[in-house]
Amino acid sequence: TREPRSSDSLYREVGGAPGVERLVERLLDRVHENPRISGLFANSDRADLQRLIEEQFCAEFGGGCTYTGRSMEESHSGLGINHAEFEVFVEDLILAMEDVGLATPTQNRILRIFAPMRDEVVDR
Ligand code: HEM
Repeated sequence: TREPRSSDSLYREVGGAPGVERLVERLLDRVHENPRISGLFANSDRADLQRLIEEQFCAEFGGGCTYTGRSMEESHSGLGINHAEFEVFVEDLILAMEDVGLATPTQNRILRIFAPMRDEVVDR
């Protein structure tokens, strides 16, 4: 668990709560439609995932939310996600950030937050 960010500038760049909601919606649309990783989501509840990822993004972007989900290691360890699948997920995140019109510097700030979580998410 990480300290909440002290500045809310990234949260504002993303458009606050409605911006985070749209971003997560596009991300989940894209991963569910992507045959390279959609199978991994077959047994997950989309509404739960939307709520938990929104909460995590809000917390990470400095929006002041508290993430109440499981750790990245705990929630992904049973899934057997490999490096290639992680990269595909990141590509879908980038496409989702494009979809909602985030500027490149904002996208890069977000990627720098999530890239270090790779080792917690990847199993093999
Ligand atoms: C840094 C990258 C990632 C972040 C920030 C992230 C975030 C999250 C969060 C917040 C949850 C909910 C945790 C909980 O259930 O308590 C979750 C669950 C899940 N994630 Fe990720 N995730 C990442 C990478 C991936 C990748 C690469 C995949 C597959 C390609 C993936 C597939 C899933 C699935 C299927 C679940 C649901 C597990 C379940 O229902 O038990 N995630 N993720």
